[in-house]
Amino acid sequence: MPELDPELHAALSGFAAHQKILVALDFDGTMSPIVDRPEDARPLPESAELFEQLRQLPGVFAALVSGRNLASLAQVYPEPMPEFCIGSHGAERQVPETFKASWVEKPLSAEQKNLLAQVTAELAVVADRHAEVSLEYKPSATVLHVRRAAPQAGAAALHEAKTALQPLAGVKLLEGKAVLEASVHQGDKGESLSWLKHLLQVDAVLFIGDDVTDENGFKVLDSTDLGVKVGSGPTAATHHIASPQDLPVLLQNLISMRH
Ligand SMILES: O=P(O)(O)OC[C@H]1O[C@H](O[C@H]2O[C@H](CO)[C@@H](O)[C@H](O)[C@H]2O)[C@H](O)[C@@H](O)[C@@H]1O
Repeated sequence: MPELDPELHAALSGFAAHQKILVALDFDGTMSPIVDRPEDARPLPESAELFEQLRQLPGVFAALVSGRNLASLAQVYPEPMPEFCIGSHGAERQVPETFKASWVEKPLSAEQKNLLAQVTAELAVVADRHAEVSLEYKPSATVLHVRRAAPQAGAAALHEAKTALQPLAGVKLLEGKAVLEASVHQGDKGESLSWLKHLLQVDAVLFIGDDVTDENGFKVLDSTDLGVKVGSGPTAATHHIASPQDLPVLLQNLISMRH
């Protein structure tokens, strides 16, 4: 078995000793390496396979907790999808039939729809002004992508978008990796993780993520939980791995600790 960093190994083994656990993984930058075009992202096959093995073990729940909307997630994730999928940073939640009563998706109000249309119009103006700046549409948000733009153009587009959206009350801005997401939904990954933890009545949560928006998830974890950041940089997570390529080793270790 490939080795984990000893401190992470010890923390993982403490986590694995709990009876009922939730393993929640972010998608882009965690299961999938970051790529230029969101539609080209795919989870590393080994990570997807091990995640599936893990969720079949007794006492283990597995969830994807993603900023992507669920439809986009389904296009890039191989079957079977994990049973629990949080999409759009918490605005969408897919749970098995037995848990369906716990989540009633509220359609956007007329006011939210208008706001989203306004947001999209503002971001479209910005995207039109810069080469290789594009938009991604979600049910309750629009995202400005600048990864493929020249660095100066990307920075200018992000700045212009923030300035244009600032006056719009009720819009939540989420900055991620080469993206600015403007959402009319107020949830985030932290609230979604707490909701899942309560829903499943698990003893401990492992959350692994790479992006600024994953910090909301790390912040709600308590001392029985485990947060692992993928990559470097400031984080509320207590442990880290270097890249998505290191995720399979972690999952493999967790599986053998549960056997
Ligand atoms: O929470 P996640 O599952 O990590 O989703 C976060 C955002 O991921 C996607 O954008 C990021 O990945 C793209 C593909 O690697 C990359 O091109 C982009 O620059 C990254 O920011 C997705 O497109 C967003 O909607 C998600 O919110």
